[in-house]
Amino acid sequence: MDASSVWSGLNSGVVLSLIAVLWTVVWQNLQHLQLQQLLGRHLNRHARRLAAMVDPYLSVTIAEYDGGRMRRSDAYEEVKAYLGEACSRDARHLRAEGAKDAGKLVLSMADREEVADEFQGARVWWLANSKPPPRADGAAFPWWSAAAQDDRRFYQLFFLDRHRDLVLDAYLPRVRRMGRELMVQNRRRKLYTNVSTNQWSHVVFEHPKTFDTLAMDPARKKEVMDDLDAFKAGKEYHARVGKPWKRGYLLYGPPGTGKSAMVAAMANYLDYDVYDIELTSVHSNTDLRKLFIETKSKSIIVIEDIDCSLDLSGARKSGKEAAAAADQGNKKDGAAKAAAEAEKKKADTSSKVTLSGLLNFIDGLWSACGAERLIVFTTNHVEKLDPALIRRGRMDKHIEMSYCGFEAFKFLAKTYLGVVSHELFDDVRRLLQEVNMTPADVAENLTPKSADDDAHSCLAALVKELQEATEKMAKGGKGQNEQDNAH
Ligand SMILES: Nc1ncnc2c1ncn2[C@@H]1O[C@H](COP(=O)(O)OP(=O)(O)OP(=O)(O)O)[C@@H](O)[C@H]1O
Ligand SMILES: [Mg+2]
Repeated sequence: MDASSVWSGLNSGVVLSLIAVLWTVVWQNLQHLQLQQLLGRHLNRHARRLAAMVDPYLSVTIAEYDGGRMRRSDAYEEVKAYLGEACSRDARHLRAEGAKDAGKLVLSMADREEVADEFQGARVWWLANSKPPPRADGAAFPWWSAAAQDDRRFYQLFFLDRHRDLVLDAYLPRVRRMGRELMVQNRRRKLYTNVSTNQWSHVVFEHPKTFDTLAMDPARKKEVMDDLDAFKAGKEYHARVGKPWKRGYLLYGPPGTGKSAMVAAMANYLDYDVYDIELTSVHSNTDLRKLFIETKSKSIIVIEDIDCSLDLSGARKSGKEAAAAADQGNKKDGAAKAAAEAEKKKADTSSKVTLSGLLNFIDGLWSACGAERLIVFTTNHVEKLDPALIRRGRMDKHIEMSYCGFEAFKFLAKTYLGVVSHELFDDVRRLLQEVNMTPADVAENLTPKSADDDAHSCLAALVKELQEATEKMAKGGKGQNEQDNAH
């Protein structure tokens, strides 16, 4: 064997050894990895079993707000109502709120209270809790940050692993169902108004006006009531035709013809809450949207005197334009200057809610969150409104509230005086055809002012006032109501 063949034999031996070593390393690592995974899975299973032995409880958290701070969670409210009723006897610290039935209190668990409940032999525990909010500066929507300062409340339900199916499939749905029923029983209707630019505050809604005491043509009244009935029962219909479950009403007519009274009657008839938006204190479309999102279902959202709330009829003067007008005013005489300054000030401080913002609020994408809501606009001057705002589909039903006719008068006479016929009725009929008087003024005349007043004296007072108004008209003056309306 020559030297070169020895050398090549050695070389191939080294290469073979290297390959073997490499293969061993790779193989070991491969095994190591598989082993690791295998071991990991095995350990995990054991760890879970161990954890279940040490802590065999599962938990479900129900937070007060869905989707960040946007909407209160229905589930939270339902659980709150259920726990208040079902478990409040066991809790040591409770929160109390007023109920529909004056004198009764609705109880709920205070923070960090824990109560137990039983269901089909399974025992569960509820804990009420709250935690501080996360830092607001990371909020995706800046208008949530004010509300996000409050603590975030939540309920936690603990139960044994072996009761998982029973709790999730039967117990929790039952809790929600019972909670919903209790909420309906205890619900006190509320009248909300926006105290600041984007926050609601409420009082209990206790307006006595009902359709029984609202004077208007009986056929028209029935039409409105039928419309409301159809709306209330329209959940399936709206889902079927793919429309958000809401309806717009435009109530128009001179002052004192019962537009606000009609809103109260609607709320009492439907058993809905009322959100009265003061548009002039809403600073931006974003604030308007926030207010809107926070409204609950089964509610009437009202914007009164929409024509006065905003200049919605045409393009709004921008701050810049107003400032330019003021600058021009500076060069003019005193009065013009003052007027221009006033306009500039108004542009600076007034609401920046725009027509498009309002339209978006009525039927944009955001309008579909929540359900079963009526949106009502009232106005004395329907002709001043932008047609886009009141077209059908936005304001689905237009209701004219008009001066008192004879039918409405008869209704008021029955309500206020308890009379269905009287010798003065014919005079009233004739005079109401000649002169305009609002139901508010007729009602005022029919209200006894002293113990001596009876049906006859009240009707006589009404006839006298109607005659005076007719004479005034004959002399070329305007009736009181028409003057009001002209302003
Ligand atoms: N049709 C009516 N039936 C019974 N009461 C009425 C009617 N219209 C007005 N009234 C009574 O007159 C008063 C004023 O009515 P209301 O505030 O509803 O008028 P309005 O149309 O909203 O006026 P405005 O345009 O000034 O807001 C209320 O006390 C109301 O109860
Ligand atoms: Mg009104």
